[in-house]
Amino acid sequence: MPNQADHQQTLMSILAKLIDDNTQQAYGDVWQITADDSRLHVHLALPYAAAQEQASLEVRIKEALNDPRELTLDIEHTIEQHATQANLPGLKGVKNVIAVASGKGGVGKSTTTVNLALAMAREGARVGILDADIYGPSQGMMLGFADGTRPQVRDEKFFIPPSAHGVQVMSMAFLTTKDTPVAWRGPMVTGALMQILTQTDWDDLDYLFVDMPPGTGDIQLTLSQKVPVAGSVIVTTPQDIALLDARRGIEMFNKVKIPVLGVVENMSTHICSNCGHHEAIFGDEGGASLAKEYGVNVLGKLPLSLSIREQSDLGKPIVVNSPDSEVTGIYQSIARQLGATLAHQQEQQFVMPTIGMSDD
Ligand SMILES: Nc1ncnc2c1ncn2[C@@H]1O[C@H](COP(=O)(O)OP(=O)(O)OP(=O)(O)O)[C@@H](O)[C@H]1O
Repeated sequence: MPNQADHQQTLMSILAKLIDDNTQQAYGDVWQITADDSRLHVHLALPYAAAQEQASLEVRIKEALNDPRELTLDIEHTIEQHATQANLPGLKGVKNVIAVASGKGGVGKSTTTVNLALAMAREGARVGILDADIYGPSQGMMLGFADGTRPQVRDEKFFIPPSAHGVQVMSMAFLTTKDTPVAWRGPMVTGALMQILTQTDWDDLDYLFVDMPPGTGDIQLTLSQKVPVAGSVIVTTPQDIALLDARRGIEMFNKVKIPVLGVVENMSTHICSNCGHHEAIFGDEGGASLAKEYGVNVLGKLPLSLSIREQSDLGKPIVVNSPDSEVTGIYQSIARQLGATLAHQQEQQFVMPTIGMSDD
C-alpha cells in the first residue's frame, strides 16, 4: 500500500500529463494537491484566466485521477506583463495591449472585439476596450451606452473610462459630437488616438483590447508602430478576398514585430434557421491555410448567426446576453487560447517599464 505522500505524487504526475485544451500541451508542473481521507483539493496555477473552464476541468480531473474522494478545484491565475514591439514603454494601468485588426472593413472585427473582451472578463481577467475604429466607432452602441455618454475627467486631463458589464471602455465616440469632422486626416487620427490612449486612467487592466480601424493603410501602420502592443488578433471571413486582406494584416504586424497571436474566422458557417445544419458556404479551409502559411493558430470560428448580430445591435453582446449559448462557448475558448498563447510566448516574457502619468 503506497503511503499518502507517494500517492499524492502519483496523482500530481497524472495531472501534469493532462493536456491543456488552450495550448494543446501538457499542463506540467502547475498543480498542487492537498488531501485527507475523504477530500481531495486540487489547486491549479495558470498564467492566463480560465474561470469558465472550472466545471469541465473538474470532470476531466475526476476522470484522470479515478479517486473516490470528494474533489474540489480552485483555479488561480497570474497574468504577466509582456514585451511590446521595439520595447515601447507600456501604458500606465495596462499590462498587455492586444490589437484586434482586419485587413478590410465589415468582417466583424468590432463584434469580435467586444465579445472577446467580455469573454476574457468572464474568465476572470481585468479587461478594457479602446475603440480606435475612428471612422465607425461602434463599441459604445454595442455595449449599450446611451448616446452622448462622456467619460468623467480627472484633474482636467485624465479620462475615467466608463464601464459596462465589468469592462472599461474608451471610444472616440465619447469625445466627439455629430458635428465633429469625420474626414480626419491620418496624422490627426493617430494623434487623437494616442492622446486618448495615454490620457485614460485605465484601472489595473490585464488586457486592453484595441479595436483597430479596418485596413492596412498608413493610419494602421502608424498605430502599430506607436501603440505599445503585446500581441494582435486578425479577424477575417473565409472568402478569398477577405483572406487576401487578412494576409496584409499579418504582414503589417510582422513588419513592426508585433506577434500575431491567432486568427479568428468570423461568419465561418451558415446555420440553417430551420434545421440547425451548419454549412461552410465559402469553404472551410481558408482561415486554416492562412494560419498555416504564417505559423499562427486559428483561435476559433464563429458562425454567421442572427443572434450575434441582433444582440450586438441591442447593446447586449451575445456573451453577456446568452452566456450559456454555443456561440458564447466559442468566444470563451478563443479568449482562453489568446491568454494562453500570449503567456507562453517565451521570448516575450520580460516585464517592461511603464510610462509615468504625472498629475501636473
Ligand atoms: N458572426 C456574425 N454573424 C452575424 N452577423 C455578424 C457576425 N459578426 C458580425 N456581424 C454583423 O456584421 C456587421 C459588421 O460587423 P462589425 O461592425 O463588427 O464589422 P467590422 O469589421 O468591425 O466593420 P468596420 O471595420 O467597418 O467597422 C454588424 O451588423 C454585425 O452585427
